[in-house]
Amino acid sequence: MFTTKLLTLALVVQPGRVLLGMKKRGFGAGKWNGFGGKLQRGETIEQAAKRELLEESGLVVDSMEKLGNIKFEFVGETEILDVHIFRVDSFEGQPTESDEMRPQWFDLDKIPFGQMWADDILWFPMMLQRKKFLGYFKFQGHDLIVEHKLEEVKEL
Ligand SMILES: CCc1c(NC2CC2)nc(N)nc1N1CCCCC1
Repeated sequence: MFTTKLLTLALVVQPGRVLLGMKKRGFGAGKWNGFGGKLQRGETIEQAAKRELLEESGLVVDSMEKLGNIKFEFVGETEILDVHIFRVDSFEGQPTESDEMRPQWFDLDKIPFGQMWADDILWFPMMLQRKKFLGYFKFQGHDLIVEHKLEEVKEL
């Protein structure tokens, strides 16, 4: 019996660079990642993505597009993490460090995949090319992908 947890992940992209945050505590601490987290009661996925970006980076979304959906399973655990991935191309504000995240811009040829979740190097190129994608990743622990599927789709 699997349960599903909905999560959001927002990547802020400007010409030639992407904003990532160094996660300072909790799940994924020590990794660079986009900005996101869990939905609150009564929130849509889009509302949660915008709220999490604001809370974690200080940025207010002007335009955002849903590009991906990846389901993550961890061997031996019964909770599926259902991550909805958004690309933000326009925003207001300056990236600001929060309790959760220390934001930093990275040139697209210097993305620190070695300090990110192991799945990112596989789907980031699709997100950067604005391709829509569906994925499934099975992890053994937090670092080893034992199985995965990733496909471009026309509609999410
Ligand atoms: C679901 C975990 C995860 C991930 N893969 C992990 C090996 C399963 N990759 C990336 N980039 N973000 C992830 N989260 C985005 C939503 C907030 C929590 C972290």
